[in-house]
Amino acid sequence: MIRFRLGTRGSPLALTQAAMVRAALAAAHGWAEDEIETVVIRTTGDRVQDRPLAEIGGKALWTKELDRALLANEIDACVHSMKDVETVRPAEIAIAAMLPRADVRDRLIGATSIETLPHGATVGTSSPRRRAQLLRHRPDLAIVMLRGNVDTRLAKLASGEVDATLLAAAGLDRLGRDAGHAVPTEAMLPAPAQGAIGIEARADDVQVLAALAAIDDAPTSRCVLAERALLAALKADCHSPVAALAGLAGEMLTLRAELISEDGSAHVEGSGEGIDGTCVGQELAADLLTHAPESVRRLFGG
Ligand SMILES: NCc1[nH]cc(CCC(=O)O)c1CC(=O)O
Repeated sequence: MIRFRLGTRGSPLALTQAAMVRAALAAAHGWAEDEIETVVIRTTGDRVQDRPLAEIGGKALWTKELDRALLANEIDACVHSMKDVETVRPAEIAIAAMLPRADVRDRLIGATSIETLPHGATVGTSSPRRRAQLLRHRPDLAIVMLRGNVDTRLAKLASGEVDATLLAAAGLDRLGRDAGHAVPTEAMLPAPAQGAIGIEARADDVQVLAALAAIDDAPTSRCVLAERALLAALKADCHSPVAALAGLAGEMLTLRAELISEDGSAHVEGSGEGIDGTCVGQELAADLLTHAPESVRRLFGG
């Protein structure tokens, strides 16, 4: 008997993440894993591999087709890397749960640290944040576009297409790829929501929402929602050169964030704290925009 249909993208990382959610649901409710059906859905982001993400329709690259299947009742919930989920979501869809967050750091593959990359080295990334952060510290580096799933990027590195690349530790770890050197968050603040797996459901489906609430990791949700509130207040998305990371000390939430110009030549950074993560995120966004140099401010709030 199928009790639950879980929608996911079909990349190896997405399938691994869906399997983690399936295992968590089965354990929480005493279901057999084969009572949870994994439904693979192909997204625009998966289909178009050769162009910068910002060019191919911008928003909702990884979510649109999953949203459609969810609202058409073809699936009960969808698994996402929270990093890839837009801040503005359809009112009929709710973020129901997040699994405990993994390692939030980026890993540098091809060199032991950003400082020790050879002068003028070519670094492949399609992330405007990683590009801007690299150029901020190392304006001599040549940053080139590198897309594709984790293994595709590792293969392009191995074939010498680039000297180095940066990938999220979370994705590498989930796929069992023991590659690269962790970049400390002090040297490179991660993307908002990096390392967090989220599950969305129909906002009015009380049964499914209750089933998913049982696997929610509250500290992860609090931190990621604060990071997303900052991103939303900046009117930014996962293609914006913004980094943010929240942490908890008891009930107190601290949020650090950084906005960088696309070429890395200008930036603003700051932090805020409070109990209500959404307020902390909104206030920090306003504070950063007030203090941002013009070349940074014009990228946000528009
Ligand atoms: N944008 C792609 C993406 N979305 C989520 C992850 C990694 C997993 C995570 O952050 O939870 C990755 C790959 C990467 O940035 O290296």
